[in-house]
Amino acid sequence: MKSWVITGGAGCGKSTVTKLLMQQFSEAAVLFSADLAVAEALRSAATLKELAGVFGSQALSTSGGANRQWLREVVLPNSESRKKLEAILHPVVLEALEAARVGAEKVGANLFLAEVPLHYEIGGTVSADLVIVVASSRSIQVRRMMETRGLDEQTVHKFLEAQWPIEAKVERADAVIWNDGALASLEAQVLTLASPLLQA
Ligand SMILES: CC(C)(COP(=O)(O)OP(=O)(O)OC[C@H]1O[C@@H](n2cnc3c(N)ncnc32)[C@H](O)[C@@H]1O)[C@@H](O)C(=O)NCCC(=O)NCCS
Ligand SMILES: Nc1ncnc2c1ncn2[C@@H]1O[C@H](COP(=O)(O)OP(=O)(O)OP(=O)(O)O)[C@@H](O)[C@H]1O
Repeated sequence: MKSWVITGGAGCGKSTVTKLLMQQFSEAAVLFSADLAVAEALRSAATLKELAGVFGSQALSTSGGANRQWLREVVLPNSESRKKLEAILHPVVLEALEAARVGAEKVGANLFLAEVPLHYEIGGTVSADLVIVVASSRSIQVRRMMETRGLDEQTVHKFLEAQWPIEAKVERADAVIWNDGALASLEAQVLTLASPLLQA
């Protein structure tokens, strides 16, 4: 079984590439999403307790879940607080990833596809046969994030400042998908990347 990591910048098209790859491989691939693992962690009693212990009750919403807006607006822009949040979330996400990889092996998958947006920021510790960076120019990143997430420009820049510059990710990538163009160009690049493994 091959393990591929999909990473890149916010709004660059990681989820779109992941979806296209899953369409190509269909049942032969097993998908893991770090964003979904974070969402799941933020619903678990153990993580919520840790969050409240570190940040106080403001980290929780009135309904008892995580207060994502507060985390995004207050914790994310402050590198010290962000590190504390990451120290809670990253071990949970990495454990879930390794469990999913074992599950994929067990069902005889040909490909384990892990979408890990912050692969490099968290130290590149997820082992992979191929790390694919999905990249686009900053202006396009900002536009896509504003359009699809309904965020204002200032919030988008806060997200982007919490991430490595896309150039640093491109430098370290095993493969790069440049996604500034039309969807047809993205699809063609994905097919080129997937073909050797599809034919193996
Ligand atoms: C505070 C949180 C929960 C608020 O989430 P929110 O709903 O606003 O954003 P969402 O999770 O949808 O992320 C939107 C995009 O922003 C970027 N982003 C999100 N979190 C971070 C972060 N901590 N650092 C840098 N970029 C981030 C990513 O590209 C992501 O795809 C979120 O910002 C966060 O810290 N998530 C944890 C990210 C993480 O640790 N992932 C595991 C390793 S990949
Ligand atoms: N080549 C493209 N042409 C037009 N729209 C695109 C293209 N690539 C991606 N998009 C759109 O841009 C938005 C962001 O793409 P996507 O969700 O795949 O990015 P992402 O890197 O996963 O983002 P995030 O980090 O915010 O989760 C989506 O609405 C997607 O449909």
